[in-house]
Amino acid sequence: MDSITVAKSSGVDINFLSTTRSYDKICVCLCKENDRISKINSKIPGPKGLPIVGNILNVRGKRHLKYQQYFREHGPVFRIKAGVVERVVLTGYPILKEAFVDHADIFKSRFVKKKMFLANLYSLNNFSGIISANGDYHKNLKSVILSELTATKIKKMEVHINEESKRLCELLEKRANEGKEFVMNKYFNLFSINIILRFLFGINVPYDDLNESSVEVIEVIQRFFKLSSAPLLSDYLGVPHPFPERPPEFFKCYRKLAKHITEMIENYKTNRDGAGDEEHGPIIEKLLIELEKGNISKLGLLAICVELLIAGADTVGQTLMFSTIAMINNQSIQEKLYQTLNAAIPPNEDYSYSKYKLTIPYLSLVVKETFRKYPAGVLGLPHMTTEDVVIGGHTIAKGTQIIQNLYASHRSEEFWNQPDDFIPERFLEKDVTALHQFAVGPRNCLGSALAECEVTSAIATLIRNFNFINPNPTQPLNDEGDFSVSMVAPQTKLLVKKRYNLAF
Ligand code: HEM
Repeated sequence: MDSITVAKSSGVDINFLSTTRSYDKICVCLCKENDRISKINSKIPGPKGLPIVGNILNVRGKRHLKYQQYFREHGPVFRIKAGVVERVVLTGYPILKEAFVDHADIFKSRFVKKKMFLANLYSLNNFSGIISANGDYHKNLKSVILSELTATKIKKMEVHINEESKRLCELLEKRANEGKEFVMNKYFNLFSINIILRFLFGINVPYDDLNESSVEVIEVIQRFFKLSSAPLLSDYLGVPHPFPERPPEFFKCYRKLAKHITEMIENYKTNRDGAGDEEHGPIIEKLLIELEKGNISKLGLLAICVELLIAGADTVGQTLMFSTIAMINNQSIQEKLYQTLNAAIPPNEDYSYSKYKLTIPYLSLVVKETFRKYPAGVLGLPHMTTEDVVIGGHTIAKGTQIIQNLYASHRSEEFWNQPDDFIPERFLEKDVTALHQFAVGPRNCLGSALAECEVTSAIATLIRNFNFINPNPTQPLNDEGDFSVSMVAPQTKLLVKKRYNLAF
């Protein structure tokens, strides 16, 4: 499929600036459409905004905390005017289920601003990535990628996930021997990047210590996420315009990532023997076959690989950092987990997710509580209604941007007792459907099974071998996340001590 067809199937008219007359027509058409959406949505409660910019100024900074406050003030369905973009935010499993499960067809599309000027990320990849696509193109791509992330495939890759966990332990052993405090965050990012690259390209990135190139990739991904979550220029300008939607740095970040990934694709192709191994090869093998069949373009191949790297790396890395902070601030839980793991796994055996995931209940409780308290994908990725629809008694217009307020769903008294405390045992009683860190509905996270395996394996291996300690025990570590596409854990200095018998 060529990129123009993909762009068009995603609702974008790429020739819209060709004549002044058609530009005028588009502006009139867009204004009419915006008026209709605003009129229908005007009955939905929400914070008052300023003319033109709407609520954009109110939600600067930690947007997830603002949305939690608005949920308290306005209820589970509230409206935000983000410039000219009509946004409706849904909070709590009951309302998310009503929308994303009971009306899945109306809510599953990604938000695409019609007729926007093609100078943002989606234009760089012509809507041919997995995250930005809609319709049949997305459906086919998703089934190709999901077939590579099944429980059976993940089980086969478990040995590599354990190897990465052990490499992380080797690094920590060095730090433990030095006896000095150090910042842990980037090590977790490197861990998750390495695993994604193994799944994608089957490559084994050197894990000696943080080198310049891996640090660059980590930093570029984080910066890219940060810039991605900033408001777009077209949020303010309701009509097509010739300005880039994002600052130049955004495009620079994408190009850097694209350069790394292009090199990896080319290396894989050079070393690919014959027709390739569709059954046992890494994800890139399946994608190259799709390229050969003409189902994706070259640009699409690159976009998909970049998106899998960014979607899979920072989310897992941040989750592990938050879980370590929680373990440090709750030493009794850390100790109980250590004792439980010790009792369940023989000293000379590695932790294995497929073997132990159902037999060490306390570990699953800790992992669930980590996902609850620190939902990395704080506000999910924007969706869009494709019909007018009534949710929670409110009519939401077709074309409205829909946000899943995952953070507030996980952190509000309306749904949880003592939501700001880390209490793994709560899941002995609580229905786990209340937990939706991977979002709700058919368009939810594509890497959830892999993420669960990575997070569980890393926590088990690290806690078996090390005690994580606060260098300044009088002051609990800060665990408040910063807003980005993936919630960012504070840069955290900590100490590690080796456990009596190292098991890696
Ligand atoms: C703790 C780890 C993770 C969390 C909390 C997380 C969370 C999320 C959330 C909230 C969404 C948005 C879903 C929606 O819009 O409805 C999402 C989408 C996505 N995630 Fe994850 N994710 C994690 C790990 C991963 C991993 C490891 C991968 C890669 C293999 C991945 C790949 C994706 C992709 C490709 C999408 C877009 C799916 C689509 O548009 O169809 N994620 N994730």
